[in-house]
Amino acid sequence: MTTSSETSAPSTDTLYFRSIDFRGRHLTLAELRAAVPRAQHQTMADAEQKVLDIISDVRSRGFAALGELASRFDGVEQSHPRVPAEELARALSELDPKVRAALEESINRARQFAEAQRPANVDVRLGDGAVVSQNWIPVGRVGLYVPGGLAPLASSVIMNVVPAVAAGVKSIALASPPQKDFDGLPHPTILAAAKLLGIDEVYAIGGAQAIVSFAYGIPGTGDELPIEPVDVVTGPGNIFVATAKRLVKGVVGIDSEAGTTEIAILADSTAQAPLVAADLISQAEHDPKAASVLVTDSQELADAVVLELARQAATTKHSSRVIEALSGPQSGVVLVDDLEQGIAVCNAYAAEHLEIMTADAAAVAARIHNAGAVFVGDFSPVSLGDYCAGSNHVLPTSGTAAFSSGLNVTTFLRAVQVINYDRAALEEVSGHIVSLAGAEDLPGHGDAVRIRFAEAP
Ligand SMILES: NC(=O)c1ccc[n+]([C@@H]2O[C@H](COP(=O)([O-])OP(=O)(O)OC[C@H]3O[C@@H](n4cnc5c(N)ncnc54)[C@H](O)[C@@H]3O)[C@@H](O)[C@H]2O)c1
Ligand SMILES: N[C@H](CO)Cc1c[nH]c[nH+]1
Ligand SMILES: [Zn+2]
Repeated sequence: MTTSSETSAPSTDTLYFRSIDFRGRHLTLAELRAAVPRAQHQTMADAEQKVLDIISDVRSRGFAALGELASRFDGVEQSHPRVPAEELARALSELDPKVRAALEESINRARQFAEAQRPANVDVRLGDGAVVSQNWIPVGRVGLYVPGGLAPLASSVIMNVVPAVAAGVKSIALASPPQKDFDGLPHPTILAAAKLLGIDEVYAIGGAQAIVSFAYGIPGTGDELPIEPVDVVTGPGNIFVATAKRLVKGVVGIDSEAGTTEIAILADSTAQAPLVAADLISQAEHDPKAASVLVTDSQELADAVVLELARQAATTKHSSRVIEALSGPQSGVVLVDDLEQGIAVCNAYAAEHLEIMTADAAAVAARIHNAGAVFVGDFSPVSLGDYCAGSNHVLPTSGTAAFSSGLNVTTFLRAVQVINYDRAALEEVSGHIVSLAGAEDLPGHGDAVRIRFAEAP
């Protein structure tokens, strides 16, 4: 292998899986965060400028802008993005029975896990006549994004829709990029999955423009029905989708920045290089900007994985995309002194997916506190979680797993607190309220309590 070339198309000759050596170095958390492989800032700044332009264009020109963006980015001439009901029905009726069976199994597992996540309401009696409650209430309307640029991610329909339904959301809209090869509609397997789950409001809109359409709504024009704004936008996507979600957060709720895929694998000398390489490639396959990172204390394993990557990358279907992803600055092997340092690196990196392939993998996994999802041992690869584990594959990226969660039922719920005190219960704490209001120089707060107990004039 040689250093990646900028001019020729990626081949295994150009595969360069960089090596970052942390051995013998005692790095602080900030130093670790700065040193782990990451996408370059310039790429993110460029995407942000492009997305800001798309937001402003879609907000000012509505459907006209959507039509132009579909033409520019998806190569499709579109009159209106709403997918007709008969196309949804047709996609399901023409779905390959094997794919249907797989979708049904995935739905079945995802539903069981999602329904078990519903948090219970609580009522707490803090004294006679003093009750506070916390009620979990679904948001009214959601917009779900399903990627369809490089690959039609029909499984992402399930990952979005199942928790929304389990949360009790009443109005669900879904968007996915228009496809040149399918008359400008989203990919038929995506349409079929939506129909299977009972979703009938589906739009052929891709990228940042889909996120903006959901966040702000698109006004109707003449006989074009509007797209109503939503309360929460969820779903995975490329750098443009993730950037758009970050920029509209505050106008709407989002799940997390579920952007370009990442996999980190923490492995020791007991790990099998062919499995490690296959899993790194499985996620590199998503995007030339995907991140595949191996963290290991075994130089021997690192060397074996590099050889395996070259061998497997040469024959995998999306070889060129995989080689570009493995050779990017966001990918590589991090060599550490021992598992202690490896765990610290993984917690600093906060990968979307973290696989543990070490002796006593469950004990090591228990020490991970920053990751979108953790995959334990040789028989829990990320591909399992992508399709059929029951867990959700829409997960935070770019280090945001340190403070945000993968898509789950609570993404679509709000905890509303209800306060219900009677006269005697309020009177019991009224002196404290007056004292605290005085301490904060907000006597009006105290008066609002006192007036309830004052003698009538
Ligand atoms: N984190 C997660 O949970 C998760 C899950 C699944 C997939 N993913 C990621 O989702 C992504 C899917 O990406 P994709 O591209 O295949 O599909 P996508 O649907 O996310 O993006 C396609 C859209 O991107 C827009 N686009 C393309 N080039 C553009 C440009 N130069 N400027 C502005 N907009 C542009 C177009 O509108 C196009 O319709 C991958 O990066 C994959 O790794 C992440
Ligand atoms: N690995 C992706 C999450 O980053 C999810 C996915 C969908 N289909 C295949 N994979
Ligand atoms: Zn995947």
